[in-house]
Amino acid sequence: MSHSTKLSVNINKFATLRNSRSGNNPDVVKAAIDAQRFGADGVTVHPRPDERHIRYKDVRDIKKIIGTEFNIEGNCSEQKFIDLVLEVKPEQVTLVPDALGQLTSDHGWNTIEHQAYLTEKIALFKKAGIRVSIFVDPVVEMVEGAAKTGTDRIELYTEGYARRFESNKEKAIAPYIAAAQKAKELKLGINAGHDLDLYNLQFFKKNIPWLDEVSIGHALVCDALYLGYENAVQLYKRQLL
Ligand SMILES: CC(=O)[C@@H](O)[C@H](O)COP(=O)(O)O
Ligand SMILES: NCC(=O)COP(=O)(O)O
Repeated sequence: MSHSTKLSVNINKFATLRNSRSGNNPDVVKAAIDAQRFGADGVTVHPRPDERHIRYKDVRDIKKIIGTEFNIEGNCSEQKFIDLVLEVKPEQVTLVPDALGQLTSDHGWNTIEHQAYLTEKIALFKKAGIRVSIFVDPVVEMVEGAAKTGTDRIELYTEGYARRFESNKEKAIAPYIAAAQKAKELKLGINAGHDLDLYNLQFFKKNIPWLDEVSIGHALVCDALYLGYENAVQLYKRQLL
């Protein structure tokens, strides 16, 4: 039987649009309800310290309506973030090493240098019954380091793959296959995300069929504008069959 890969829709960009005016249009909670109604397996949010898109209140409001998997991403260096996650208790927290005010996520953890730090933070969340994933570059040594922190999963940072996909997809996917093989060998679950889209997703899944989950926001929301939200969610689901 083939391994099923979950699609978690990242709804940050709905919040970006809402925050460009006062008021509540588009409604971020409705975006979460609709993602699930249209077939997504989960919802991802990445509340940043400046709350420039997802606000802490959104996270609490989404928790009330979520019937699928809730994944909260963020940097555990902020006590405010840790407190929020422990209060909301999502199914999964994804730890991302972003600096304050960073435009978007652009690197994974150095799991060797920050091993003790990660081990301590991960234990906090696991004690509360929350599955933990950590954001890593597709580097075998970083996956080996991740396995020593007690994390349940890694999330492979896929911007590099997305960037190189068009010019040479075999070369683009190679480090991800090696990292994913190492993760499998070390019994870590595997998530992936950042700049995955309707063109590069199927090839990624085909080469790493044991992939557990992808979280996709930017491209899916752009596609929703062109193609409709329901259609976009279903087209992404189809790439993972
Ligand atoms: C960890 C990751 O790759 C995503 O969360 C991405 O950073 C989206 O965040 P923004 O929507 O703030 O760009
Ligand atoms: N973890 C990656 C994510 O949630 C969405 O990234 P993107 O599709 O907005 O680049």
